[in-house]
Amino acid sequence: MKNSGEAWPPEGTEPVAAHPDAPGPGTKLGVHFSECFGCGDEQDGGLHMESTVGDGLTVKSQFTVTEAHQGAPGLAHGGLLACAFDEALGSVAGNLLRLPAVTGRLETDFRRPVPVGSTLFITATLDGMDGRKIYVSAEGRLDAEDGPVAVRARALFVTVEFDHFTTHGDPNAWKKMRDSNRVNP
Ligand SMILES: CCCCCCCCCCCCCCCC(=O)SCCNC(=O)CCNC(=O)[C@H](O)C(C)(C)COP(=O)(O)OP(=O)(O)OC[C@H]1O[C@@H](n2cnc3c(N)ncnc32)[C@H](O)[C@@H]1OP(=O)(O)O
Repeated sequence: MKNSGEAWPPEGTEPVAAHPDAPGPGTKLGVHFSECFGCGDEQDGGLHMESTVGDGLTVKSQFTVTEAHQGAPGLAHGGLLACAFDEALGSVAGNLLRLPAVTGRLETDFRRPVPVGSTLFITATLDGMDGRKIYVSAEGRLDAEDGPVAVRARALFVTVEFDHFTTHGDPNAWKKMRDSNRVNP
């Protein structure tokens, strides 16, 4: 990525392989939590993103911009685009490594306006790990897999124990996620 002078992934990052139980290329990924703002199907105002495992260490996601996602009239809000990339990047990390992880750092470069009605075709790639640190990057193209690049992003996810979610979030997090999980339906 050319969005900053820093090497990416940073020195010390090791290549990784997908977990043996990770879904294979072509697998349509379901909803990991029905109330998730990124992918949840019980989140009316959410992004309703859909993702499929791609070749290599990638996940392909689509986000269609509606009027609910506007910043300026007729254009997607940048913060919601960042959210879409957080989801796509989290999906490639979580699904391919089968590890619970949270976003530690997220960088976005907005290269073209994204109009209401357009669909972003996002390809997220697992770039490697360094201890608990997972490095991922993504680009989003307008309206087609080979459309012009509108947004690039890269992120650091950090693996956590599952009690991160029950301690800091809903004590019933595990049950809620298990009950609403439709990953790999
Ligand atoms: C199970 C099967 C799954 C199945 C399939 C699931 C699919 C799943 C799809 C999910 C899709 C949703 C995607 C949305 C995901 C979110 O939106 S998560 C919500 C937003 N993020 C948060 O709330 C995180 C809040 N932050 C924290 O809780 C804590 O800061 C963290 C990130 C856990 C780290 O804290 P910590 O555990 O005390 O660890 P700490 O030693 O501080 O950091 C660990 C390492 O990371 C580095 N680090 C941490 N933060 C940073 C930073 N900002 N910059 C640089 N380095 C950093 C540290 O320097 C340290 O490096 P080393 O010393 O090891 O070299």
